[in-house]
Amino acid sequence: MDREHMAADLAKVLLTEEQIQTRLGELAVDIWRDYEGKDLLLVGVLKGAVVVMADLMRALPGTAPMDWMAVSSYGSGTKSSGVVRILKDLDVDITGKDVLIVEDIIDSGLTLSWIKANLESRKPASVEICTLLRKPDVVKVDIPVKYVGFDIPNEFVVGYGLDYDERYRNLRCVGTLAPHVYE
Ligand SMILES: O=P(O)(O)OC[C@H]1O[C@H](OP(=O)(O)OP(=O)(O)O)[C@H](O)[C@@H]1O
Ligand code: HPA
Repeated sequence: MDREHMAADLAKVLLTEEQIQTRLGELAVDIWRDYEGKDLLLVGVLKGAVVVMADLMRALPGTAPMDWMAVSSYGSGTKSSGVVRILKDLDVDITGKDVLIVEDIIDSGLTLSWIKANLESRKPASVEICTLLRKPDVVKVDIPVKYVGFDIPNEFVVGYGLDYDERYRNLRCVGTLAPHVYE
């Protein structure tokens, strides 16, 4: 699918590229200040977080290591199954480290509450969460999120790493899909 068709599949743009980059810059400064003197490790959750990780780490005023986990929670479609499986675990031992989980979105919160508990069982110094997007349903799961880019309405969104059946991840904005896409 070419870019013209991808753009035509959007019903509306919720966040522009510029809004996202500005907010990530602010978060990067906050994170750098809060983790001064700590053993920061950025942990990305594949695949959606690749875009936010790439931009967030380059916006940091200094350097920090990163690692990745892959879990499965969503099948194909738009609803979380709630069942989380590790598809790829971290490469490094996180004992004593200050882990910052980097995510693209917290929707039901099921994925992250599972990942956070899993990482906490490995005896890190701390585990916090940074997400670009958060939806209102997450209040049902008690999960404190230290860094939130944007609170968005409860609509299925794509772009900036987020997919619908593996498409639209490379859109630079975040938007909702037009009804014809789901037909
Ligand atoms: O709060 P939740 O309702 O659990 O949803 C959030 C999760 O869903 C998405 O991942 P997805 O399983 O779609 O995989 P992907 O990152 O590979 O697209 C997203 O990247 C989060 O990891
Ligand atoms: O709104 C969403 N869009 C894409 N992937 C997602 N995973 C959880 N919520 C979403």
